[in-house]
Amino acid sequence: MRFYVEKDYDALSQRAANIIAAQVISKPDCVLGLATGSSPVGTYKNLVAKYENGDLDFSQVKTANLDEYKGLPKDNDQSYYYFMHDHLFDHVNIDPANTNIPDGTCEDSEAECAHYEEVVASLGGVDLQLLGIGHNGHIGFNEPGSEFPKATHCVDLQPSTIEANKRFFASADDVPKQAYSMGIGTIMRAKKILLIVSGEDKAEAVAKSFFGPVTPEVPASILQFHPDVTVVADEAAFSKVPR
Ligand SMILES: O=P(O)(O)OC[C@H]1O[C@](O)(CO)[C@@H](O)[C@@H]1O
Repeated sequence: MRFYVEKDYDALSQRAANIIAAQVISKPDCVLGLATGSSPVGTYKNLVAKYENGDLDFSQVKTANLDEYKGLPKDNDQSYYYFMHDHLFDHVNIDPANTNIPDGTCEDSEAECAHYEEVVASLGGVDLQLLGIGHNGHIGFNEPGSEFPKATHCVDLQPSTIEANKRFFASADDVPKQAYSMGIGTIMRAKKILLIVSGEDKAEAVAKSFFGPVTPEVPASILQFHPDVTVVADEAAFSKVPR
């Protein structure tokens, strides 16, 4: 595992965008695994700026997103489909046909999860997977549990995740109770993983995930077993790491 500890959110966003840019430049037809939430907003902003400066070309890039709320249509401004278009896809020359996100409107969970797992496999493997991390150590929407979920699945969101994400909705009652998420197995098959994390409120999750035992109770801890993980944190998120 490689750690970059940056001064603040802006610096970590620049670092993360540079790592993604290096991937796109070295392999223009790469497959990027993408994340949502507040963590990657600055990273996407930096990538858009690089594109606008003529430094990046997304025309051959393919993407697969980690997760989507079940029940939210694409035009709901809290859907991850909407988020990705708002923060990245609508601002760069990516071909929308090359972007993939689980379909939150599909009511048949089993069918949608099996289909999405096939979609990701058909891309030939994710070259670089971007991840955020939840306060409870979740990655994608893989919540703490008794085992690591292997494939794309339908998740019952934990009360703590609903609480954390209610800031984007009118109230906690409006936060969907379920989501489709790549499994830990899907995530672990990516060739490279880039996890970004900011803020003191995530410091305990960072310490437990990367410096504690590997356990499904802390889903991100599995990343200790991946051969190519880069963690880009700010100082606040790294403040509880044992030194
Ligand atoms: O970046 P945030 O908003 O703190 O979210 C952290 C994680 O939580 C999720 O948004 C899901 O709750 C993930 O997609 C994200 O990686």
